[in-house]
Amino acid sequence: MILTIENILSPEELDAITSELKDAEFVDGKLTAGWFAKKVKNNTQLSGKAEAARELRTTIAKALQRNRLFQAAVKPKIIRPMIFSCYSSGMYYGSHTDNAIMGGEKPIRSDVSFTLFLNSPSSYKGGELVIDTSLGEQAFKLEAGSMIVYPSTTLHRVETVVEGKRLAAVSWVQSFVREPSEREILFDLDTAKQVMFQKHGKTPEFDLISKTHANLLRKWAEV
Ligand SMILES: O=C(O)CCC(=O)C(=O)O
Ligand SMILES: [Fe+2]
Repeated sequence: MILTIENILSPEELDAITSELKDAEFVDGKLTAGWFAKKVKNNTQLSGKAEAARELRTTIAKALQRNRLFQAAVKPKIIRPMIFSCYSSGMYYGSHTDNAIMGGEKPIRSDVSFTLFLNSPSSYKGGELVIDTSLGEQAFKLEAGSMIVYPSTTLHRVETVVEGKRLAAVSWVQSFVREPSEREILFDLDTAKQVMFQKHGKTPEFDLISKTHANLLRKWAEV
């Protein structure tokens, strides 16, 4: 399931993040790519050691924590520290899959990848995130503060930026539910459950859907 989520960040958070990134020092993105992805990765990113990176990661982690849609769709168990990337004119990230296992001391399995767009799509040309899906390629270029979440199993790329700068935060999640199809069933049930409650309150049917959702989660979750 590929999902876009709008307004992950408030305008104030977005302003704070972009003004922090304006003067930050970006390093070669190849430093954090797998050996095959290095060959096609041509971008820059904020050094993970930078003081700014720690603060910005905390702001975004809090925003993800409070976002109901993200929590319901992704069921995050562990989120890798975010990478803040900057693509200026001529930069791109060619077709690749993300490493299945990431992180040295505390490794995670990457189940879900996400990109949080940090600046306005009208301020740069190109820079679409293109994902290879069973329906063909799909391109995404979202508003600042909006996010796309997609299975880490996919081949994907970032198109060359031909003018302006593309700023984004990217990361990977180990989900409590490893299988994308199971995550989707749980997400659909959860969505139906919420709507039923809003429309009709706590009916016996709501209780049954709630029970089924909880029991499937119990069956499929790895804790
Ligand atoms: O910037 C993006 O939208 C995706 C970047 C990416 O694919 C990666 O860092 O592995
Ligand atoms: Fe990737």
